[in-house]
Amino acid sequence: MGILVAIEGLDGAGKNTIVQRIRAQAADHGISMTTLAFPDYGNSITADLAAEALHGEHGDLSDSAYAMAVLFALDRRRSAPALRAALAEFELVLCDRYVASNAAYSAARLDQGPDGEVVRWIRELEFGRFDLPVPDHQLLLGVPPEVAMDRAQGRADTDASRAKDAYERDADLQTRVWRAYLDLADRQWVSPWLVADGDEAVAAVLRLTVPGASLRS
Ligand SMILES: Nc1ncnc2c1ncn2[C@@H]1O[C@H](COP(=O)(O)OP(=O)(O)O)[C@@H](O)[C@H]1O
Ligand SMILES: Cc1cn([C@H]2C[C@H](O)[C@@H](COP(=O)(O)OP(=O)(O)O)O2)c(=O)[nH]c1=O
Repeated sequence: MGILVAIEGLDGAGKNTIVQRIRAQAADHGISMTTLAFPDYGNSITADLAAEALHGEHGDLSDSAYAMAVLFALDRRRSAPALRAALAEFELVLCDRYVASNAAYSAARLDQGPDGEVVRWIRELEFGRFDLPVPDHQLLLGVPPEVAMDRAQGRADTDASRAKDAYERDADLQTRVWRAYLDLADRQWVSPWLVADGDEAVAAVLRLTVPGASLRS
């Protein structure tokens, strides 16, 4: 049984970039690994609907934090069999965003804390009713909103397909999401968290699989 590590962070924090770096280092260390990413655009209709809603489609759908959270949760539920198969096959399974994304963004939208109603509801829906695998570890990329928003802007400027969505355009929301993530990490919500960035983040994830592993250049 492999270990499941969720990579969390703000839009533009560098989640995708760090996942690629971990993948390269894992190969060097002989660690077998695979990655999943949520939302699973292009494969999951609920993920696509959520993205479209955040780009202004589907009427008032995106006005509801709960409706958006249900779409993201159903996206993960669809992938649960693939996730279990990956855990049976690989030593390390990384998820680029997982259930804590729903907790952090929903709490931020509704101005609730980590012990609030919506975080409890997401935990019960996704880990309870949907029976999604609980992550062994959760890594919060320690990149604050100013830096993440700058990177998201840079990406939007150079890649027309990465135009910013409603969450990415909302600087106040990003700041509240950051607070929500720090609170979840502080509470060790659902499983152990670490907060790190760059080489430290890559090395920390490798060490979860191979104790004492160090980065190779
Ligand atoms: N450590 C870093 N320093 C500078 N730029 C970075 C770093 N990590 C990622 N980026 C850039 O920031 C942008 C967002 O990174 P990405 O990995 O796509 O973030 P996310 O998956 O968290 O949205 C990309 O343009 C990427 O090249
Ligand atoms: C996976 C997930 C994402 N989100 C939010 C975070 C992001 O702002 C937004 C889109 O996800 P994101 O991974 O940032 O996709 P993109 O490639 O479009 O940047 O959805 C949730 O609110 N709950 C979730 O469960």
